[in-house]
Amino acid sequence: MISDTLNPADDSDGIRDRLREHLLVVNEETKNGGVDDHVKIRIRNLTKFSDGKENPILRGINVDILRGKIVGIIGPSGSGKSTMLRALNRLWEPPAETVFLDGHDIVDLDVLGLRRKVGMLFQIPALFEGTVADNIRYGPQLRGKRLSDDEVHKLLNLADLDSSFFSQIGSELSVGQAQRVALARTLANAPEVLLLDEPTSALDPISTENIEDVLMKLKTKWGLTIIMVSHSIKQIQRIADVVCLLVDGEIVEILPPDKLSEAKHPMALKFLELSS
Ligand SMILES: Nc1ncnc2c1ncn2[C@@H]1O[C@H](COP(=O)(O)OP(=O)(O)OP(=O)(O)O)[C@@H](O)[C@H]1O
Repeated sequence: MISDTLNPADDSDGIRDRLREHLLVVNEETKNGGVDDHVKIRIRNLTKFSDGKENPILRGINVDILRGKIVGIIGPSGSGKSTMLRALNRLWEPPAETVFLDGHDIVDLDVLGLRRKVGMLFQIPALFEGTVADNIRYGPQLRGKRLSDDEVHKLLNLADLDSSFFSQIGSELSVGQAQRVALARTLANAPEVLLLDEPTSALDPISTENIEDVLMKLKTKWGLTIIMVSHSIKQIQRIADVVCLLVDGEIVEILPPDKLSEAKHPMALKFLELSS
């Protein structure tokens, strides 16, 4: 759970470092979005109301996403996981002073620049018309840069696709292959953060494992910060450094993946019990 009392000067028992390993320290200095080198994305009191609904979709989300970690987001259907994720690259406009990237309020940033830094993959990849190479070149081309063949091959390789995919037509690929092309296309923008909304739920176990391996590589080799919504608790346990559990628009638990059994919130417990 969120600790709002930790004082960085008083860390004699090392608890701050331990918490840092797993994410999330909210302390007095940074409560209102101050800068902290370890924090890539800071979310403060993020609330979303929706027309025609009595209860807000998100209710005061507070969390720090640490640089270079994989954060898993789990929770019952309709708990607000996708809505939370979509705020982070402004697919909806969060209120000012609620989401910060490297200490900058994201609503003050150029939205296209933000989306280049904070890439996103969805459940079903949507490739553009044309070849795989055309798809991968798309983002840099918008900024006037044409990737060389060699650069495209490197991105294919990074996404675990062999060279033969270069000239294939995007619409002729399997969903698993298309998802890896979508990943390569996102990586072509040199993102710092990846938002993943159930990226493997339409894939078979082998394609799922391929994507998971690539994500682990991106974390360790590129230092990417990855936030992943998944309905598979096993998947989250395989790859996440920390797990946030959402219930009714609130983060009710933040735990290391091997400590989910220590959840205390009754709805979280029920959800975990039914999901295992
Ligand atoms: N633009 C919107 N307008 C109105 N209601 C919305 C909007 N977007 C989402 N909702 C509602 O907000 C709630 C949370 O939706 P969201 O998709 O974020 O949940 P989720 O946890 O990702 O669900 P799932 O696991 O089923 O994908 C749902 O009740 C949904 O119907």
